[in-house]
Amino acid sequence: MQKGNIGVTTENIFPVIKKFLYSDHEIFLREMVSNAVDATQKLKTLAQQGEFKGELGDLAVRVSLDTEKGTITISDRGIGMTEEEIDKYINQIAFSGVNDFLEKYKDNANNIIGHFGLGFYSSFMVAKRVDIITKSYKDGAKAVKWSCDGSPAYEIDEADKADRGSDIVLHVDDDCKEFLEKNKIEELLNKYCKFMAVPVVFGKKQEWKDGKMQDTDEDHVINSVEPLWTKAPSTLKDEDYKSFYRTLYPMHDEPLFWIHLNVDYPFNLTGILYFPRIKSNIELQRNKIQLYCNQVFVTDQVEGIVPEFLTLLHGVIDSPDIPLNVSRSYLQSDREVKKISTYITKKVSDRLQAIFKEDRKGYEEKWDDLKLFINYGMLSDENFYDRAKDFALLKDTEGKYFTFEEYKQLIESTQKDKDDTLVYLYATDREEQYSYIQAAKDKGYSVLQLDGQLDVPAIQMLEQKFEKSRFTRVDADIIDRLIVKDDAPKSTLSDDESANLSSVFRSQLPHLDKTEFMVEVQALGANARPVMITQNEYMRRMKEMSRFQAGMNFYAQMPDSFNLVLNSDHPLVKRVLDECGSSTADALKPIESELRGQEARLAALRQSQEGKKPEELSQEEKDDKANTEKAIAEQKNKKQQLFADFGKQNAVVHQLIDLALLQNGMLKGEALDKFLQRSVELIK
Ligand SMILES: Nc1ncnc2c1ncn2[C@@H]1O[C@H](COP(=O)(O)OP(=O)(O)OP(=O)(O)O)[C@@H](O)[C@H]1O
Repeated sequence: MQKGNIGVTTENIFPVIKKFLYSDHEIFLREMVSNAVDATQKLKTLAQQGEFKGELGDLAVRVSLDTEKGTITISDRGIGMTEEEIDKYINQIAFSGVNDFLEKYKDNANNIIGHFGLGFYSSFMVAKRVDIITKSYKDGAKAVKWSCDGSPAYEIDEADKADRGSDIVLHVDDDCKEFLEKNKIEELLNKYCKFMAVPVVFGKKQEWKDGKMQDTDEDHVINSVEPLWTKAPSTLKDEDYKSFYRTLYPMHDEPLFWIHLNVDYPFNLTGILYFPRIKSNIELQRNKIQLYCNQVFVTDQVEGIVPEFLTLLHGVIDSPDIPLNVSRSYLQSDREVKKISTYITKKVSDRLQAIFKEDRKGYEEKWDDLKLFINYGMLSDENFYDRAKDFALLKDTEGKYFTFEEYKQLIESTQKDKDDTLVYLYATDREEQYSYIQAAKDKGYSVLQLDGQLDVPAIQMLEQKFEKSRFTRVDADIIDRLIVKDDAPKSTLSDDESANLSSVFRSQLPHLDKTEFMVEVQALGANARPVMITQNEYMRRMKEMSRFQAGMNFYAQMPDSFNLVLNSDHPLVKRVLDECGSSTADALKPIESELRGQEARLAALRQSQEGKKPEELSQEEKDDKANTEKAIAEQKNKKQQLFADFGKQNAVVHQLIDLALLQNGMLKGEALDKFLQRSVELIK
């Protein structure tokens, strides 16, 4: 027997391993199994080259548990190691990385762990002792046993092993007992070894027999050695892609379509990305892309590796250029990884462009599902916008689809306002905004349907991108002012009449929580509705944007502000005005005359006090002014009260207000009930 010290440059490398990679303890199994797979593949290569002439036989890597002894064993029938090789590859870990890394990153110690290909020594994260019993494939090689308890001291001795290959025996640490559970190991094998290139066997297949699950004679193979992404796209059918998707995500609907990535220059990358069918809830769907390095699972945290918006996609990416065991921040700053990200963006947009060109109809059918990705992509990635602007679609309220350019041409001649700004009209709810949409269509306008999750920020973006253009929701104003062609028609009423009419209606508007109403009178023509509610585009949109952007909370706190527009041309509104005039005339007369008197008095007072500073005024003068102002306010109040009393008695006023509220979906509960009762009365 021989004893020695492992050639670790840093004496205390083990505590460092344990400490820094605590959260990732479980990767030890991936490292052991992939070493076994590597050793097996090396043997296969040697056989192909004629350097190994023996029988290959069963090449499966076997993982087994012995709960009594507290061991996990990983066995392969690969090339094995001679004593010299153990010394070289295991004892002098320098060869497998540590030294190289220390040398390369000695100025940046924090990075070491991040770059450190842990390899074989990761076994000490869970094991108090590791044995290697190995026999090289070479003729006449002797079996050896290497044993180490995690300190730099090891023992090496002759061993009894008939077959070539290696058994790595991990004597599991007391605080890592969970790794002696069958389910845990099965879970880890499924996570990390699902697509490794050599069969990985863990126990026997089970079947239901005599009332319980029992082992059969057949090996339980964890992995599929030739996953779909490693095959040539030309040999694959749609069904192959769909069924691979089902193995990856058994709980998901069929994907919309997929992209088979296959590149060998300037870096190596294969993979399949799927566009899943999702319509809502972006958050839930992230991290569904699995990253592999030569069929060995690395991570499913792909931010930074694939572009942000494509983290919504599903699928696998495999690249030997994606380093195993590296920290997140390292991955994100790695130049290779950046190239990968750019490449993927380009591939995805090429594919979308191709589908759009080849099968526009099919593309349109998928658009509603696709839209979220594309909007998200355009919003978050300038380069993607530049590509996507040619195949992103706009949908109108009739369900027709247009590219940006097509839509612009469609509305160019009809929807420019007097300042030459192109106005894109849109609706967010076809049912709720039905009558506004209808009014716009009657005017010969086209209305877009923008009801998607990201449409509000998309509108903000498109307004910036499109030249001299503006988006306006159909209910943002009365139809003539949505796209102002020339100066809007003025009300035919006098200022007083308008003010009185507004007073009547304002006094009867409901007091809704966080809602504000303004009333205005407009001549909209005898055929237009008597009343309607509009909501200013800017305020509404800022409120909606505040959901997406931090720092806009101010807007979120503002009440919703609506306009109640009265159509002074409509007979019903005229009737209210007439009735109001006759029923308030008598009471109004003395108020008006008092008001006129006081106003004249105030004007005179102001004139006489003009040019004087407040401190130059006598007490009498001050009081006089204050009293007059008070008297005016009193009369105005009386006037308001008069109109309010009239409004209160007037069923038409209530009916009209409720109609407007109803049209906007704002009439609910008791108010709706009253409206219905009143309607029945009126029909009678
Ligand atoms: N099961 C095995 N059979 C034969 N040789 C092995 C086996 N396991 C490890 N080795 C040898 O030990 C070396 C060191 O392994 P280790 O896992 O530390 O590094 P690596 O596999 O070279 O790289 P990585 O750090 O990426 O895992 C391997 O390169 C290989 O030569």
